[in-house]
Amino acid sequence: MDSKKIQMPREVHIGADVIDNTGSICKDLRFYGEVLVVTGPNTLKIGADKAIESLENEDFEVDLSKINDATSKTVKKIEDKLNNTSLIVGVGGGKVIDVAKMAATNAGIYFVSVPTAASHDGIASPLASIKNNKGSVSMTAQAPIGVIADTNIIRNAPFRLLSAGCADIVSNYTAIKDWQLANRLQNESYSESAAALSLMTAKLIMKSSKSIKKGLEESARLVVKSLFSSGMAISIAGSSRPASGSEHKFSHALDKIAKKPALHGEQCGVGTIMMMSLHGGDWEVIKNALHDMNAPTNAYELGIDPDDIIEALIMAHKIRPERYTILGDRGLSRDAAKKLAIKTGVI
Ligand SMILES: NC(=O)C1=CN([C@@H]2O[C@H](COP(=O)(O)OP(=O)(O)OC[C@H]3O[C@@H](n4cnc5c(N)ncnc54)[C@H](OP(=O)(O)O)[C@@H]3O)[C@@H](O)[C@H]2O)C=CC1
Ligand SMILES: O=C(CO)COP(=O)(O)O
Ligand SMILES: [Zn+2]
Repeated sequence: MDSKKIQMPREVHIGADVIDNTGSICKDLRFYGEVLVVTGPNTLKIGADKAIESLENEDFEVDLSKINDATSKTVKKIEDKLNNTSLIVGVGGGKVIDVAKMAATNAGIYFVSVPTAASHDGIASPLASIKNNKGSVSMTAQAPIGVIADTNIIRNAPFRLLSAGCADIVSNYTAIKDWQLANRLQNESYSESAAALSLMTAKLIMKSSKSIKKGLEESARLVVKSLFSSGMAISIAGSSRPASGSEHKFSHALDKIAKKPALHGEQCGVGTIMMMSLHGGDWEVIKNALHDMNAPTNAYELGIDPDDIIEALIMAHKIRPERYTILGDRGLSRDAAKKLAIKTGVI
């Protein structure tokens, strides 16, 4: 049997104000000297300033980079900034974390993940979703050596981000159905343990859908832990298969088509409703749970033109064609796409 590598974080810190311990956590992880903090325009004030203060209190020499997107060009820009840097600390949403993760991997140095929102399940995974001229590519990277999730910052983030994180986890349902299909039709390798962990996480978040509330530390903690375990399913599989299938292809297509795309998790949630219907599953249960989580369930709530939903459905199978899903090799016809979106109330 082929050998297998599973990479996971060494330390995970979840709790109120843990960001103030960033310096001591990095010191305990045996880092010293120069650190590059990567952040975004909003998350600089919300999180990065606190992480920098804590690092400087522990005598780290800190450089700062602000980024706006998760493109391969931005990853290269970060790599060019590295000098004697021993560690990259990514403080922000999914884009910041993916860029920091990928740049650290390419440079052969370590990376610490400091999510300021529970909006996606890449906070602890060994993959980075990077955009290039072909669209979004799921790239193999290293898992963060440490994760510092400050539940005080996360609970005060816009509630929309937390709902998006829940919807990103709900999408594991169709991702697993697609993976099982690819295993049956294409003999694609399939991990029972990764799939079980991914599904267990999705079930837990569905069960808690009514109790996830704005501003609550318990809610922030529950979603972070769920995103973490979904990320661990990705680690075990060594690919995003347990958490990304046809519903993610639909979201990646929307990112290319829509004038103003919604949040990643929000789009994946709406994609899950439609892909569950294609799989012949109970899409109404998915829709009701997303509604209870305050996540969008239709084009109007996503703020996306219904015509763009149809175009994204038609295009979705062309995104990462090597990843076989319910969309098959030929995808949906225009009529079928329209019928699906209307049937599920998405348009
Ligand atoms: N690697 C993986 O396995 C995975 C990767 N992803 C990727 O992650 C990305 C999606 O992540 P997502 O977080 O939704 O999107 P973004 O990283 O674009 O973040 C969305 C917005 O939220 C802001 N924000 C973050 N935290 C706070 C806060 N505490 N308060 C106020 N605003 C805040 C960001 O600010 P700012 O402008 O400062 O950045 C940004 O404007 C996609 O690119 C997706 O492909 C998703 C799932 C898994
Ligand atoms: O978003 C992800 C899992 O939630 C990662 O998936 P992709 O591989 O589709 O970028
Ligand atoms: Zn996702």
